[in-house]
Amino acid sequence: MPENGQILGIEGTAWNLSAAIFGDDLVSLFSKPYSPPHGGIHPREAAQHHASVMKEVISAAIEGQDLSKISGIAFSQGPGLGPCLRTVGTAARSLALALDVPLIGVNHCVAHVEIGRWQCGCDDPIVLYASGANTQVLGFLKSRYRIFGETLDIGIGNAIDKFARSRDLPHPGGPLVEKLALEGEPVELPYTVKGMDLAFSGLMSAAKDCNAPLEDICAGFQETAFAMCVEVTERALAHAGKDEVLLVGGVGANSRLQEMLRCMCEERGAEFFVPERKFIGDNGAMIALTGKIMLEAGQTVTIPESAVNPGYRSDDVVVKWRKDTGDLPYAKANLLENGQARGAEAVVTESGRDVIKRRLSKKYRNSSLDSRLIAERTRAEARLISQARRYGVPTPLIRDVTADSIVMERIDGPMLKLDLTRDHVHDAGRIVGRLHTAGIIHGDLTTSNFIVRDGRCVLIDFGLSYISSEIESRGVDLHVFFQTLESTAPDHADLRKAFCEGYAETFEESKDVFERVEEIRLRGRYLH
Ligand SMILES: C[C@@H](O)[C@H](NC(=O)OP(=O)(O)OC[C@H]1O[C@@H](n2cnc3c(N)ncnc32)[C@H](O)[C@@H]1O)C(=O)O
Ligand SMILES: [Fe+2]
Repeated sequence: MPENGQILGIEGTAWNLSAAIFGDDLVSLFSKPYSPPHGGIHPREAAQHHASVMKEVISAAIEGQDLSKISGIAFSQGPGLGPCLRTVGTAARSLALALDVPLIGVNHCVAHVEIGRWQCGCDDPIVLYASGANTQVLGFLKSRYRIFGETLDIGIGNAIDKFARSRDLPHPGGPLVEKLALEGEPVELPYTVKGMDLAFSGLMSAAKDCNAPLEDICAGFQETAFAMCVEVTERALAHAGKDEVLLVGGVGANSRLQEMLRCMCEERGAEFFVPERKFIGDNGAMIALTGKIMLEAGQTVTIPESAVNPGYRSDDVVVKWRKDTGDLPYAKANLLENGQARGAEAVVTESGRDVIKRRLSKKYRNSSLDSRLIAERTRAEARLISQARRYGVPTPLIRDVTADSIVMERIDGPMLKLDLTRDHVHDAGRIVGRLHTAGIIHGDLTTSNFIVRDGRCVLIDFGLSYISSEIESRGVDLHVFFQTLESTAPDHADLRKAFCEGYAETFEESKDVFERVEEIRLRGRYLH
Protein backbone atom coordinates (compact mmCIF):
# COMPACT_ATOMS: atom_id res chain seq x y z
CA MET A 1 0.00 0.00 0.00
CA PRO A 2 1.41 3.41 -0.96
CA GLU A 3 2.53 5.91 1.65
CA ASN A 4 -0.46 7.86 2.98
CA GLY A 5 -2.72 5.28 1.38
CA GLN A 6 -6.34 6.16 1.84
CA ILE A 7 -9.39 3.96 1.61
CA LEU A 8 -12.79 4.99 0.36
CA GLY A 9 -15.45 2.98 2.21
CA ILE A 10 -19.14 2.65 1.36
CA GLU A 11 -21.82 1.48 3.78
CA GLY A 12 -25.38 0.75 2.70
CA THR A 13 -26.60 -2.48 4.31
CA ALA A 14 -29.94 -1.01 5.37
CA TRP A 15 -31.06 2.50 6.28
CA ASN A 16 -27.98 4.60 5.67
CA LEU A 17 -26.00 5.22 2.52
CA SER A 18 -22.73 6.57 3.79
CA ALA A 19 -19.23 7.01 2.39
CA ALA A 20 -15.98 7.94 4.05
CA ILE A 21 -12.27 8.24 3.44
CA PHE A 22 -9.88 6.90 6.00
CA GLY A 23 -6.16 7.60 5.90
CA ASP A 24 -4.08 7.89 9.03
CA ASP A 25 -7.27 9.24 10.52
CA LEU A 26 -10.81 9.88 9.32
CA VAL A 27 -10.56 12.25 6.34
CA SER A 28 -14.19 12.65 5.32
CA LEU A 29 -17.60 11.21 6.06
CA PHE A 30 -20.92 11.88 4.35
CA SER A 31 -24.26 10.14 4.79
CA LYS A 32 -27.76 10.19 3.33
CA PRO A 33 -30.14 8.17 5.49
CA TYR A 34 -33.27 6.63 4.07
CA SER A 35 -36.40 7.12 6.08
CA PRO A 36 -39.41 5.10 5.00
CA PRO A 37 -42.48 7.30 4.35
CA HIS A 38 -44.51 4.84 6.47
CA GLY A 39 -43.93 1.46 8.11
CA GLY A 40 -40.52 -0.14 8.39
CA ILE A 41 -37.60 -0.34 5.98
CA HIS A 42 -38.59 -1.85 2.66
CA PRO A 43 -35.52 -3.55 1.14
CA ARG A 44 -36.17 -2.58 -2.50
CA GLU A 45 -37.18 0.97 -1.70
CA ALA A 46 -34.11 1.39 0.47
CA ALA A 47 -31.95 0.08 -2.40
CA GLN A 48 -33.59 2.57 -4.79
CA HIS A 49 -32.84 5.33 -2.32
CA HIS A 50 -29.21 4.25 -2.13
CA ALA A 51 -28.91 4.16 -5.92
CA SER A 52 -30.47 7.60 -6.27
CA VAL A 53 -28.10 9.28 -3.79
CA MET A 54 -24.99 7.21 -4.57
CA LYS A 55 -23.39 9.88 -6.76
CA GLU A 56 -24.12 12.66 -4.30
CA VAL A 57 -22.78 10.70 -1.29
CA ILE A 58 -19.57 9.55 -2.99
CA SER A 59 -18.93 12.98 -4.53
CA ALA A 60 -19.32 14.61 -1.12
CA ALA A 61 -16.94 12.10 0.48
CA ILE A 62 -14.20 12.63 -2.14
CA GLU A 63 -14.70 16.36 -2.62
CA GLY A 64 -11.41 18.24 -2.44
CA GLN A 65 -9.45 14.99 -2.08
CA ASP A 66 -6.50 13.84 -4.15
CA LEU A 67 -7.86 10.68 -5.76
CA SER A 68 -4.36 9.39 -6.49
CA LYS A 69 -4.00 8.78 -2.76
CA ILE A 70 -6.88 6.31 -2.76
CA SER A 71 -5.38 2.85 -2.58
CA GLY A 72 -8.50 0.73 -2.13
CA ILE A 73 -12.29 0.68 -2.19
CA ALA A 74 -14.03 -0.95 0.76
CA PHE A 75 -17.73 -1.84 0.85
CA SER A 76 -20.01 -3.66 3.23
CA GLN A 77 -20.35 -7.09 1.71
CA GLY A 78 -22.88 -8.29 4.32
CA PRO A 79 -24.86 -9.00 6.37
CA GLY A 80 -27.71 -6.79 5.30
CA LEU A 81 -30.65 -6.41 2.97
CA GLY A 82 -29.91 -8.11 -0.36
CA PRO A 83 -31.03 -5.32 -2.71
CA CYS A 84 -29.16 -2.68 -0.68
CA LEU A 85 -25.98 -4.75 -0.57
CA ARG A 86 -26.08 -5.32 -4.32
CA THR A 87 -26.48 -1.60 -5.05
CA VAL A 88 -23.46 -0.78 -2.91
CA GLY A 89 -21.45 -3.71 -4.29
CA THR A 90 -22.00 -2.55 -7.86
CA ALA A 91 -20.88 0.98 -7.08
CA ALA A 92 -17.80 -0.27 -5.25
CA ARG A 93 -16.77 -2.56 -8.11
CA SER A 94 -17.08 0.25 -10.67
CA LEU A 95 -15.02 2.60 -8.53
CA ALA A 96 -12.29 0.01 -7.95
CA LEU A 97 -12.08 -0.66 -11.69
CA ALA A 98 -12.09 3.04 -12.57
CA LEU A 99 -9.36 3.91 -10.07
CA ASP A 100 -7.53 0.62 -10.66
CA VAL A 101 -7.24 -0.17 -6.94
CA PRO A 102 -8.08 -3.30 -4.93
CA LEU A 103 -11.53 -4.04 -3.60
CA ILE A 104 -12.06 -4.92 0.07
CA GLY A 105 -15.24 -6.75 1.10
CA VAL A 106 -15.95 -5.79 4.70
CA ASN A 107 -18.15 -7.66 7.14
CA HIS A 108 -20.53 -5.04 8.53
CA CYS A 109 -20.58 -6.53 12.07
CA VAL A 110 -16.81 -6.69 12.27
CA ALA A 111 -16.68 -3.08 11.06
CA HIS A 112 -18.94 -2.00 13.95
CA VAL A 113 -16.41 -3.59 16.30
CA GLU A 114 -13.31 -2.17 14.63
CA ILE A 115 -14.54 1.43 14.57
CA GLY A 116 -15.38 1.03 18.26
CA ARG A 117 -11.92 -0.30 19.10
CA TRP A 118 -10.30 2.47 17.08
CA GLN A 119 -12.38 5.26 18.57
CA CYS A 120 -12.27 4.12 22.17
CA GLY A 121 -8.72 2.85 22.17
CA CYS A 122 -9.68 -0.42 23.82
CA ASP A 123 -7.68 -3.53 23.09
CA ASP A 124 -9.45 -6.84 23.56
CA PRO A 125 -13.02 -6.22 24.67
CA ILE A 126 -16.11 -8.34 25.00
CA VAL A 127 -18.40 -6.56 22.57
CA LEU A 128 -22.12 -6.09 22.92
CA TYR A 129 -23.27 -5.46 19.36
CA ALA A 130 -26.86 -4.29 19.61
CA SER A 131 -28.37 -3.06 16.37
CA GLY A 132 -31.56 -3.27 14.37
CA ALA A 133 -30.97 -6.65 12.83
CA ASN A 134 -28.31 -8.10 15.09
CA THR A 135 -27.77 -8.69 18.77
CA GLN A 136 -24.53 -10.50 19.52
CA VAL A 137 -21.95 -10.80 22.25
CA LEU A 138 -18.56 -11.11 20.59
CA GLY A 139 -15.04 -11.77 21.79
CA PHE A 140 -11.81 -12.19 19.86
CA LEU A 141 -10.38 -15.69 20.07
CA LYS A 142 -8.23 -17.72 17.74
CA SER A 143 -8.30 -15.33 14.77
CA ARG A 144 -12.00 -14.72 14.76
CA TYR A 145 -14.63 -12.63 16.46
CA ARG A 146 -16.39 -15.50 18.19
CA ILE A 147 -20.08 -15.21 18.89
CA PHE A 148 -20.47 -16.06 22.57
CA GLY A 149 -24.17 -15.46 22.42
CA GLU A 150 -26.75 -13.94 20.14
CA THR A 151 -30.44 -13.47 19.59
CA LEU A 152 -32.25 -16.64 18.65
CA ASP A 153 -35.02 -14.74 16.92
CA ILE A 154 -35.05 -11.02 16.07
CA GLY A 155 -32.55 -8.22 16.71
CA ILE A 156 -33.22 -5.95 19.67
CA GLY A 157 -33.54 -2.82 17.51
CA ASN A 158 -36.09 -4.44 15.22
CA ALA A 159 -38.02 -5.68 18.26
CA ILE A 160 -38.22 -2.13 19.64
CA ASP A 161 -38.99 -0.62 16.22
CA LYS A 162 -41.78 -3.12 15.51
CA PHE A 163 -43.33 -2.57 18.90
CA ALA A 164 -43.16 1.19 18.30
CA ARG A 165 -44.78 0.81 14.89
CA SER A 166 -47.64 -1.17 16.44
CA ARG A 167 -48.26 1.98 18.53
CA ASP A 168 -48.18 4.21 15.43
CA LEU A 169 -44.82 5.72 16.31
CA PRO A 170 -42.68 6.62 13.28
CA HIS A 171 -39.61 4.58 12.25
CA PRO A 172 -37.12 4.13 13.81
CA GLY A 173 -38.89 3.70 17.11
CA GLY A 174 -35.76 3.25 19.25
CA PRO A 175 -35.08 6.91 20.07
CA LEU A 176 -38.78 7.63 20.72
CA VAL A 177 -39.17 4.64 23.01
CA GLU A 178 -36.13 5.89 24.90
CA LYS A 179 -37.75 9.29 25.39
CA LEU A 180 -41.12 7.87 26.44
CA ALA A 181 -39.47 5.43 28.85
CA LEU A 182 -38.08 8.37 30.85
CA GLU A 183 -41.64 9.26 31.88
CA GLY A 184 -42.74 5.71 32.73
CA GLU A 185 -42.74 3.17 35.54
CA PRO A 186 -41.55 -0.15 34.08
CA VAL A 187 -44.21 -2.83 33.67
CA GLU A 188 -43.29 -6.50 34.07
CA LEU A 189 -42.55 -8.23 30.75
CA PRO A 190 -41.12 -11.66 29.79
CA TYR A 191 -37.38 -11.99 30.31
CA THR A 192 -35.73 -14.59 28.04
CA VAL A 193 -32.08 -15.56 28.43
CA LYS A 194 -30.91 -19.02 27.40
CA GLY A 195 -27.33 -19.42 28.49
CA MET A 196 -25.59 -16.69 26.55
CA ASP A 197 -28.34 -16.45 23.97
CA LEU A 198 -31.34 -14.17 23.98
CA ALA A 199 -34.79 -13.97 22.45
CA PHE A 200 -36.86 -10.84 21.97
CA SER A 201 -40.01 -11.86 20.10
CA GLY A 202 -41.89 -12.99 23.25
CA LEU A 203 -41.06 -9.70 24.92
CA MET A 204 -42.14 -7.77 21.83
CA SER A 205 -45.48 -9.59 21.57
CA ALA A 206 -46.22 -9.11 25.26
CA ALA A 207 -45.39 -5.41 24.96
CA LYS A 208 -47.69 -5.08 21.92
CA ASP A 209 -50.54 -6.71 23.88
CA CYS A 210 -49.97 -4.78 27.11
CA ASN A 211 -52.70 -2.35 28.19
CA ALA A 212 -50.62 -0.20 30.54
CA PRO A 213 -49.81 3.44 29.66
CA LEU A 214 -47.38 3.61 26.71
CA GLU A 215 -44.64 5.25 28.80
CA ASP A 216 -44.76 2.37 31.30
CA ILE A 217 -44.55 -0.25 28.55
CA CYS A 218 -41.59 1.57 26.96
CA ALA A 219 -39.84 1.66 30.34
CA GLY A 220 -40.61 -2.02 30.92
CA PHE A 221 -39.43 -2.94 27.43
CA GLN A 222 -36.11 -1.16 27.90
CA GLU A 223 -35.50 -2.43 31.44
CA THR A 224 -36.19 -6.01 30.38
CA ALA A 225 -34.45 -6.11 27.00
CA PHE A 226 -31.38 -4.21 28.20
CA ALA A 227 -31.05 -6.26 31.40
CA MET A 228 -31.06 -9.37 29.19
CA CYS A 229 -28.26 -7.91 27.05
CA VAL A 230 -26.22 -6.86 30.08
CA GLU A 231 -26.65 -10.26 31.69
CA VAL A 232 -25.26 -12.15 28.70
CA THR A 233 -22.46 -9.62 28.31
CA GLU A 234 -21.51 -10.15 31.94
CA ARG A 235 -21.65 -13.90 31.52
CA ALA A 236 -19.35 -13.73 28.47
CA LEU A 237 -16.99 -11.45 30.38
CA ALA A 238 -16.79 -13.95 33.23
CA HIS A 239 -16.47 -16.89 30.86
CA ALA A 240 -13.73 -15.36 28.73
CA GLY A 241 -11.86 -13.70 31.61
CA LYS A 242 -11.59 -10.38 29.75
CA ASP A 243 -11.77 -6.97 31.41
CA GLU A 244 -13.06 -4.58 28.77
CA VAL A 245 -16.59 -4.13 27.42
CA LEU A 246 -17.36 -2.28 24.20
CA LEU A 247 -20.88 -1.30 23.14
CA VAL A 248 -21.55 -0.91 19.39
CA GLY A 249 -24.53 -0.91 16.99
CA GLY A 250 -27.39 1.56 16.64
CA VAL A 251 -29.15 0.59 19.88
CA GLY A 252 -25.88 1.47 21.65
CA ALA A 253 -26.95 5.11 21.32
CA ASN A 254 -29.46 4.47 24.10
CA SER A 255 -28.43 6.20 27.34
CA ARG A 256 -30.17 3.69 29.59
CA LEU A 257 -28.37 0.76 27.94
CA GLN A 258 -25.06 2.61 28.30
CA GLU A 259 -25.79 3.35 31.95
CA MET A 260 -26.65 -0.29 32.72
CA LEU A 261 -23.52 -1.64 31.05
CA ARG A 262 -21.34 0.95 32.76
CA CYS A 263 -22.87 -0.08 36.09
CA MET A 264 -22.24 -3.79 35.45
CA CYS A 265 -18.64 -3.03 34.49
CA GLU A 266 -18.08 -1.01 37.65
CA GLU A 267 -19.39 -3.88 39.77
CA ARG A 268 -17.09 -6.35 38.00
CA GLY A 269 -14.03 -4.12 37.80
CA ALA A 270 -14.09 -4.03 34.01
CA GLU A 271 -13.66 -0.98 31.82
CA PHE A 272 -16.58 0.23 29.71
CA PHE A 273 -16.24 1.83 26.26
CA VAL A 274 -18.76 3.32 23.89
CA PRO A 275 -17.89 5.22 20.70
CA GLU A 276 -19.15 8.69 19.79
CA ARG A 277 -22.71 8.71 18.50
CA LYS A 278 -21.80 9.18 14.83
CA PHE A 279 -19.74 5.97 14.94
CA ILE A 280 -22.25 3.83 16.86
CA GLY A 281 -24.90 3.26 14.18
CA ASP A 282 -24.23 2.41 10.54
CA ASN A 283 -21.69 4.75 8.94
CA GLY A 284 -19.15 4.78 6.10
CA ALA A 285 -16.22 5.46 8.42
CA MET A 286 -16.45 1.99 9.93
CA ILE A 287 -16.21 0.41 6.48
CA ALA A 288 -13.33 2.66 5.36
CA LEU A 289 -11.34 2.04 8.57
CA THR A 290 -11.87 -1.73 8.47
CA GLY A 291 -11.05 -1.71 4.76
CA LYS A 292 -7.78 0.04 5.55
CA ILE A 293 -6.67 -2.45 8.17
CA MET A 294 -7.79 -5.37 6.02
CA LEU A 295 -5.85 -4.07 3.00
CA GLU A 296 -2.76 -3.73 5.18
CA ALA A 297 -3.24 -7.38 6.16
CA GLY A 298 -3.66 -8.35 2.49
CA GLN A 299 -7.35 -9.23 2.81
CA THR A 300 -8.75 -8.01 -0.49
CA VAL A 301 -11.29 -9.65 -2.81
CA THR A 302 -11.23 -10.18 -6.57
CA ILE A 303 -14.28 -9.14 -8.57
CA PRO A 304 -15.66 -12.72 -8.65
CA GLU A 305 -15.18 -12.99 -4.89
CA SER A 306 -16.96 -9.72 -4.30
CA ALA A 307 -20.51 -11.10 -4.48
CA VAL A 308 -22.55 -9.80 -1.56
CA ASN A 309 -23.50 -12.08 1.32
CA PRO A 310 -26.74 -11.14 3.13
CA GLY A 311 -26.09 -13.83 5.77
CA TYR A 312 -22.43 -12.99 6.36
CA ARG A 313 -21.62 -13.84 10.00
CA SER A 314 -19.12 -12.11 12.25
CA ASP A 315 -17.37 -15.42 12.88
CA ASP A 316 -17.00 -16.18 9.15
CA VAL A 317 -14.20 -13.62 8.92
CA VAL A 318 -10.61 -14.70 9.51
CA VAL A 319 -9.14 -11.73 11.31
CA LYS A 320 -5.56 -11.54 10.02
CA TRP A 321 -4.97 -8.02 11.29
CA ARG A 322 -5.06 -8.89 15.00
CA LYS A 323 -2.49 -10.84 16.92
CA ASP A 324 -4.01 -14.03 18.24
CA THR A 325 -4.69 -13.80 21.95
CA GLY A 326 -4.55 -17.61 22.30
CA ASP A 327 -6.70 -19.71 24.55
CA LEU A 328 -9.10 -18.37 27.09
CA PRO A 329 -7.44 -17.99 30.50
CA TYR A 330 -8.76 -21.31 31.79
CA ALA A 331 -6.79 -21.28 35.01
CA LYS A 332 -8.43 -18.08 36.18
CA ALA A 333 -11.79 -19.77 36.12
CA ASN A 334 -10.97 -22.33 38.80
CA LEU A 335 -13.91 -23.04 41.03
CA LEU A 336 -13.67 -22.39 44.75
CA GLU A 337 -10.34 -20.63 44.90
CA ASN A 338 -9.77 -19.68 48.55
CA GLY A 339 -13.11 -21.21 49.39
CA GLN A 340 -15.07 -18.77 47.25
CA ALA A 341 -16.03 -18.45 43.61
CA ARG A 342 -17.80 -15.57 42.02
CA GLY A 343 -19.73 -16.43 38.92
CA ALA A 344 -21.64 -14.04 36.71
CA GLU A 345 -24.73 -14.11 38.90
CA ALA A 346 -23.96 -15.81 42.20
CA VAL A 347 -21.31 -16.26 44.86
CA VAL A 348 -20.51 -19.80 45.92
CA THR A 349 -18.93 -20.08 49.37
CA GLU A 350 -17.48 -23.20 50.91
CA SER A 351 -18.91 -24.23 54.23
CA GLY A 352 -17.48 -27.50 55.46
CA ARG A 353 -18.72 -30.33 53.26
CA ASP A 354 -21.24 -27.97 51.72
CA VAL A 355 -21.32 -24.91 49.54
CA ILE A 356 -23.74 -22.01 49.81
CA LYS A 357 -24.80 -20.48 46.55
CA ARG A 358 -26.17 -16.99 46.99
CA ARG A 359 -27.57 -14.97 44.12
CA LEU A 360 -26.27 -11.44 43.89
CA SER A 361 -28.37 -8.39 43.53
CA LYS A 362 -27.43 -6.52 40.35
CA LYS A 363 -27.41 -2.76 40.59
CA TYR A 364 -27.77 -2.37 36.83
CA ARG A 365 -31.34 -3.71 36.79
CA ASN A 366 -34.32 -2.11 38.50
CA SER A 367 -35.10 -3.50 41.91
CA SER A 368 -38.37 -5.24 41.12
CA LEU A 369 -36.88 -7.12 38.16
CA ASP A 370 -33.84 -7.88 40.30
CA SER A 371 -35.74 -9.45 43.19
CA ARG A 372 -38.08 -11.24 40.79
CA LEU A 373 -35.18 -12.88 38.94
CA ILE A 374 -33.32 -13.81 42.14
CA ALA A 375 -36.33 -15.42 43.82
CA GLU A 376 -37.53 -17.21 40.69
CA ARG A 377 -34.12 -18.59 39.87
CA THR A 378 -33.29 -19.73 43.42
CA ARG A 379 -36.57 -21.59 43.76
CA ALA A 380 -36.43 -23.11 40.29
CA GLU A 381 -32.85 -24.19 40.74
CA ALA A 382 -33.47 -26.10 43.99
CA ARG A 383 -36.58 -27.75 42.62
CA LEU A 384 -35.05 -28.82 39.33
CA ILE A 385 -31.80 -30.12 40.87
CA SER A 386 -33.83 -32.49 43.02
CA GLN A 387 -35.97 -33.54 40.10
CA ALA A 388 -32.97 -34.20 37.85
CA ARG A 389 -31.39 -36.38 40.55
CA ARG A 390 -34.47 -38.55 40.60
CA TYR A 391 -33.83 -39.26 36.90
CA GLY A 392 -30.25 -40.33 37.51
CA VAL A 393 -28.55 -37.05 36.63
CA PRO A 394 -25.51 -36.62 38.89
CA THR A 395 -26.07 -33.30 40.71
CA PRO A 396 -25.15 -31.92 44.15
CA LEU A 397 -27.47 -32.93 47.01
CA ILE A 398 -29.63 -30.06 48.25
CA ARG A 399 -29.54 -29.42 52.00
CA ASP A 400 -31.43 -26.14 52.46
CA VAL A 401 -33.06 -23.31 50.48
CA THR A 402 -33.76 -19.65 51.42
CA ALA A 403 -35.03 -16.62 49.42
CA ASP A 404 -31.70 -16.04 47.70
CA SER A 405 -29.52 -19.03 48.69
CA ILE A 406 -29.18 -22.77 48.25
CA VAL A 407 -27.07 -24.89 50.59
CA MET A 408 -25.82 -27.98 48.76
CA GLU A 409 -23.24 -30.72 48.74
CA ARG A 410 -19.73 -29.62 47.70
CA ILE A 411 -18.48 -31.29 44.49
CA ASP A 412 -14.68 -31.44 44.33
CA GLY A 413 -12.91 -31.44 40.98
CA PRO A 414 -12.10 -29.26 37.96
CA MET A 415 -14.70 -27.76 35.66
CA LEU A 416 -15.19 -29.68 32.44
CA LYS A 417 -13.63 -26.81 30.48
CA LEU A 418 -10.38 -27.39 32.37
CA ASP A 419 -10.39 -31.10 31.61
CA LEU A 420 -11.93 -31.41 28.15
CA THR A 421 -11.27 -35.03 27.27
CA ARG A 422 -13.35 -37.07 24.87
CA ASP A 423 -14.48 -39.37 27.69
CA HIS A 424 -15.61 -36.53 29.89
CA VAL A 425 -17.51 -34.85 27.08
CA HIS A 426 -19.11 -38.19 26.18
CA ASP A 427 -20.21 -38.54 29.80
CA ALA A 428 -21.62 -35.00 29.69
CA GLY A 429 -23.66 -36.06 26.63
CA ARG A 430 -25.09 -39.04 28.53
CA ILE A 431 -26.01 -36.79 31.42
CA VAL A 432 -27.77 -34.24 29.24
CA GLY A 433 -29.63 -37.10 27.53
CA ARG A 434 -30.99 -38.20 30.91
CA LEU A 435 -31.82 -34.62 31.85
CA HIS A 436 -33.82 -34.15 28.66
CA THR A 437 -35.54 -37.51 29.21
CA ALA A 438 -36.64 -36.05 32.55
CA GLY A 439 -38.21 -33.13 30.65
CA ILE A 440 -35.71 -30.64 32.06
CA ILE A 441 -33.83 -28.02 30.07
CA HIS A 442 -30.62 -26.84 31.70
CA GLY A 443 -30.69 -23.38 30.16
CA ASP A 444 -27.00 -22.62 30.64
CA LEU A 445 -25.24 -25.69 29.35
CA THR A 446 -21.64 -24.47 29.28
CA THR A 447 -18.43 -26.39 29.93
CA SER A 448 -18.14 -24.48 33.23
CA ASN A 449 -21.30 -26.12 34.51
CA PHE A 450 -19.99 -29.66 34.68
CA ILE A 451 -17.54 -30.61 37.44
CA VAL A 452 -15.38 -33.65 36.84
CA ARG A 453 -15.36 -35.71 40.06
CA ASP A 454 -13.43 -38.99 40.07
CA GLY A 455 -13.52 -39.08 36.27
CA ARG A 456 -17.30 -38.55 36.04
CA CYS A 457 -19.20 -35.37 35.30
CA VAL A 458 -21.56 -33.77 37.80
CA LEU A 459 -24.01 -31.19 36.45
CA ILE A 460 -24.32 -27.95 38.42
CA ASP A 461 -25.92 -24.52 38.18
CA PHE A 462 -29.56 -25.06 37.34
CA GLY A 463 -30.24 -21.37 37.74
CA LEU A 464 -31.74 -20.96 34.29
CA SER A 465 -33.31 -24.41 34.08
CA TYR A 466 -36.93 -25.05 33.24
CA ILE A 467 -39.36 -27.80 32.36
CA SER A 468 -39.97 -28.41 28.68
CA SER A 469 -40.30 -31.32 26.30
CA GLU A 470 -39.95 -29.16 23.22
CA ILE A 471 -37.37 -30.16 20.65
CA GLU A 472 -36.61 -26.46 20.28
CA SER A 473 -35.56 -25.97 23.92
CA ARG A 474 -33.49 -29.12 23.86
CA GLY A 475 -31.89 -27.94 20.65
CA VAL A 476 -31.01 -24.61 22.25
CA ASP A 477 -29.43 -26.44 25.21
CA LEU A 478 -27.15 -28.36 22.85
CA HIS A 479 -26.54 -25.29 20.71
CA VAL A 480 -25.31 -23.40 23.78
CA PHE A 481 -23.04 -26.29 24.77
CA PHE A 482 -21.58 -26.58 21.26
CA GLN A 483 -21.02 -22.84 21.15
CA THR A 484 -18.94 -22.93 24.33
CA LEU A 485 -17.01 -25.90 22.93
CA GLU A 486 -16.41 -23.99 19.71
CA SER A 487 -15.30 -20.86 21.47
CA THR A 488 -12.90 -22.66 23.84
CA ALA A 489 -11.63 -25.89 22.29
CA PRO A 490 -9.56 -26.25 19.13
CA ASP A 491 -10.67 -29.89 18.64
CA HIS A 492 -14.32 -29.01 19.09
CA ALA A 493 -15.56 -31.12 16.17
CA ASP A 494 -14.40 -34.37 17.75
CA LEU A 495 -15.64 -33.36 21.20
CA ARG A 496 -18.99 -32.49 19.71
CA LYS A 497 -19.16 -35.97 18.22
CA ALA A 498 -18.35 -37.55 21.58
CA PHE A 499 -21.10 -35.52 23.20
CA CYS A 500 -23.63 -36.57 20.56
CA GLU A 501 -22.73 -40.24 20.99
CA GLY A 502 -23.35 -40.01 24.72
CA TYR A 503 -26.55 -38.04 24.24
CA ALA A 504 -27.93 -40.57 21.75
CA GLU A 505 -27.28 -43.38 24.25
CA THR A 506 -29.58 -41.90 26.89
CA PHE A 507 -32.09 -39.86 24.90
CA GLU A 508 -34.46 -41.47 22.43
CA GLU A 509 -35.34 -38.51 20.26
CA SER A 510 -31.73 -37.42 19.85
CA LYS A 511 -31.94 -37.36 16.04
CA ASP A 512 -34.69 -34.74 16.05
CA VAL A 513 -32.69 -32.62 18.45
CA PHE A 514 -29.51 -32.83 16.35
CA GLU A 515 -31.46 -31.72 13.30
CA ARG A 516 -32.91 -28.83 15.26
CA VAL A 517 -29.48 -27.75 16.49
CA GLU A 518 -28.42 -27.40 12.87
CA GLU A 519 -31.52 -25.33 12.12
CA ILE A 520 -30.91 -23.11 15.14
CA ARG A 521 -27.37 -22.52 13.99
CA LEU A 522 -28.45 -21.49 10.51
CA ARG A 523 -31.46 -19.42 11.48
CA GLY A 524 -31.93 -16.09 13.10
CA ARG A 525 -28.78 -14.58 11.66
CA TYR A 526 -30.38 -11.84 9.71
CA LEU A 527 -34.09 -11.63 10.31
CA HIS A 528 -36.46 -8.77 9.71
C1 LIG B 1 -26.69 -5.23 9.01
C2 LIG B 1 -27.01 -3.79 9.26
O1 LIG B 1 -27.83 -3.31 8.26
C3 LIG B 1 -27.67 -3.57 10.58
N1 LIG B 1 -27.66 -2.17 10.85
C4 LIG B 1 -28.54 -1.59 11.65
O2 LIG B 1 -29.39 -2.19 12.22
O3 LIG B 1 -28.37 -0.23 11.82
P1 LIG B 1 -27.76 0.41 13.15
O4 LIG B 1 -27.51 1.83 12.81
O5 LIG B 1 -26.59 -0.41 13.67
O6 LIG B 1 -28.93 0.31 14.20
C5 LIG B 1 -30.23 0.83 13.95
C6 LIG B 1 -31.12 0.52 15.13
O7 LIG B 1 -30.72 1.33 16.24
C7 LIG B 1 -31.88 1.74 16.92
N2 LIG B 1 -31.63 2.92 17.73
C8 LIG B 1 -31.08 4.09 17.37
N3 LIG B 1 -31.08 4.97 18.41
C9 LIG B 1 -31.63 4.31 19.46
C10 LIG B 1 -31.91 4.63 20.82
N4 LIG B 1 -31.62 5.83 21.31
N5 LIG B 1 -32.46 3.68 21.60
C11 LIG B 1 -32.76 2.46 21.12
N6 LIG B 1 -32.54 2.11 19.85
C12 LIG B 1 -31.98 3.01 19.03
C13 LIG B 1 -32.89 1.98 15.83
O8 LIG B 1 -34.20 1.99 16.36
C14 LIG B 1 -32.60 0.80 14.91
O9 LIG B 1 -33.36 -0.32 15.32
C15 LIG B 1 -26.94 -4.23 11.74
O10 LIG B 1 -25.86 -3.77 12.15
O11 LIG B 1 -27.47 -5.21 12.25
FE1 LIG C 1 -25.26 -1.90 11.69
